[in-house]
Amino acid sequence: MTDAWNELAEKAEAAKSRRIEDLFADPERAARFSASALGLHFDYSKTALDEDAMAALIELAEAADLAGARKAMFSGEKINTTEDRAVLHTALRNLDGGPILVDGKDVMPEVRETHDRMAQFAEDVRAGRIKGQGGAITDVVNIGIGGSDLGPVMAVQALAPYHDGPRCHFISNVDGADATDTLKGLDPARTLVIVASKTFTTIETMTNAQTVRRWMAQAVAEPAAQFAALSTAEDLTAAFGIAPERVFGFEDWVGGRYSVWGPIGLSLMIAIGAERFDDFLAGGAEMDAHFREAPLAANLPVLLALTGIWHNQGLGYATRAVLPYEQRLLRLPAYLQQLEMESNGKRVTKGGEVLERASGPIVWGEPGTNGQHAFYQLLHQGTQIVPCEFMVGIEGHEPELRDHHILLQANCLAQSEAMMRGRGIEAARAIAADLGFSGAELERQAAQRVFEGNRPSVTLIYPRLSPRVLGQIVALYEHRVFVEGVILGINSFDQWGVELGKELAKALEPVLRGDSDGAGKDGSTLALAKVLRGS
Ligand SMILES: O=P(O)(O)OC[C@H]1O[C@H](O)[C@H](O)[C@@H](O)[C@@H]1O
Repeated sequence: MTDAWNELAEKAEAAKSRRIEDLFADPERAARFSASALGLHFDYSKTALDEDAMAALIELAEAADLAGARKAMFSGEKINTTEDRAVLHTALRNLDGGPILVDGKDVMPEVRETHDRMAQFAEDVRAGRIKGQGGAITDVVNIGIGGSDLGPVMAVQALAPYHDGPRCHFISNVDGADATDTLKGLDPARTLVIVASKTFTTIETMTNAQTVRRWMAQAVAEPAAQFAALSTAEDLTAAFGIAPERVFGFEDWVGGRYSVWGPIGLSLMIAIGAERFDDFLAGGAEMDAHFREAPLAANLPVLLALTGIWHNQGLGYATRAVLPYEQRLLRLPAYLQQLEMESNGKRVTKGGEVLERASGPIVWGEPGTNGQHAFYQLLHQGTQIVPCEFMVGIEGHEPELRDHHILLQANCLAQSEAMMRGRGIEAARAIAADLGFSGAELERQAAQRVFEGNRPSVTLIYPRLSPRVLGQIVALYEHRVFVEGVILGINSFDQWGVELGKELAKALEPVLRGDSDGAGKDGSTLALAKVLRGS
């Protein structure tokens, strides 16, 4: 591995003196530095990568035995080594596939059985066969947080044009404002509440579930009868009073941030129907097959990962902006933040050695064109370089608003072009002169209008954002995170970094209530608690 990393460092050093724009002297560059599969097109030509650097990156993937790691994941080996668990979210979308063994047992019969039960339940709710105590269900409230919230929230919003079931709402934050604002205007007697929690112990979710049950109890005789639960902990769902036929279980080999494909996706299934949910799964399965079969140099998740490694570990760019030109992907950046940062934001390798290089970038973003009128200033002229990941659809869902879509696409392409080419001092001077400036003032005005350019970006183009296409895109990102994790030698499937804060919050509750003096706490924390207590 060390040799491969050294090789990459050399290539990155050489690239620093290169201008991306100049690489287009090769008329074949756009074709050579792009790949298409399943209707998706990924262009990474607006980066400083050349053939040598690509070869070094592929070598890195090979040195990390990516092919072996991939096989281990798909075949149910326990690659989440700290928790001794397999990693098989791919099984949830393997509905037409063969057996997958964990500890010698085929998990597929149970996956299919739960899927079919979910589908039946979802369709019964949609058709009004399963009712609330005041009539057919008009609203669904999903209570969950992290992976039990972000996937369904993101996907329900992304697929709004396909939404023909009851309205879906999401409560995640323990801030009582979330429950209060979400429940406002809902009729408890016609609302289905889904408590989504892999562990069924997460304090935010459990607190919100109790609150919503009290809200429900004021209006109906049997509040628990309008609850469903999605969890691996069926004993705890029973203790909460949810009938077993309303509980959709899954196994510990589905990580929270990878769980939208199974029971955690129930709200999405109710929103768009079981058939379209299956299209979403089919899209994910297609990407799985592509990831397993395509050669590394034409493999979309691998290419996405390698450009990520190039920018973060190779060139040292600390963050990456995800910029979907698709308003319905509003929550995709938040979803990817959990997927990528919780998976790969680690300090040690699987073997426990401290990482020698960055573990992954800070991922952030907003849809375009909105971001253009907010933070793109820094992307164009700020002193830090932020590699950007643009996404845009070939078609929207509003054929009658085709002009909007063309404007959207033009803006997307214009931004990556501007980032790469920039605007030199001569052009800036001409603008300043046109504005009537001269002499020293002209120079001062011109300097403000220079764009250095040479800022890298990649672009993902997809057909209309259907359930199938969304499934492909989400699975693409999942595998990208996997590949990056394998190259870094880390376990992408645990999340110990979230534990400490949870423990400390538990200990601080009595301090904030005034039941404990907080002995042993630091001075700042005690002083802040005192201010919050108002005493
Ligand atoms: O689904 P749950 O068990 O309630 O967990 C919800 C979330 O909380 C945890 O703190 C983890 O950081 C997340 O990975 C998880 O998705």
